[in-house]
Amino acid sequence: MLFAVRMDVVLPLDLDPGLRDELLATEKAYSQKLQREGKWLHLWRVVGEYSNLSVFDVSDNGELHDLLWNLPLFKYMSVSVTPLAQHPSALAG
Ligand SMILES: O=C(O)C[C@H]1C=CC(=O)O1
Repeated sequence: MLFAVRMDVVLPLDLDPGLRDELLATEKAYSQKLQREGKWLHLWRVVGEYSNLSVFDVSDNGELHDLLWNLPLFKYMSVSVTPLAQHPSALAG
């Protein structure tokens, strides 16, 4: 199942710089692991915002929920999820 996911990140201004660096490094490693596993298909920066648009390929809603819940930055994010289906006019599927 494919899902488009938008993540908007807001880090507290007073977040300890060491903790911030550690969080970002852990987030990067986690996201790259999921990309290597073929679960996180696309990861795009939204221009001018601390946000990304992503596409996930997972087995069901529960797997997506768990992947997102375990994002190291999850508590600093707003997440919106859009389930995707094949478009009948699409050349590639
Ligand atoms: O930077 C972001 O958009 C947040 C998050 C998503 C992947 C990652 O490495 O960080």
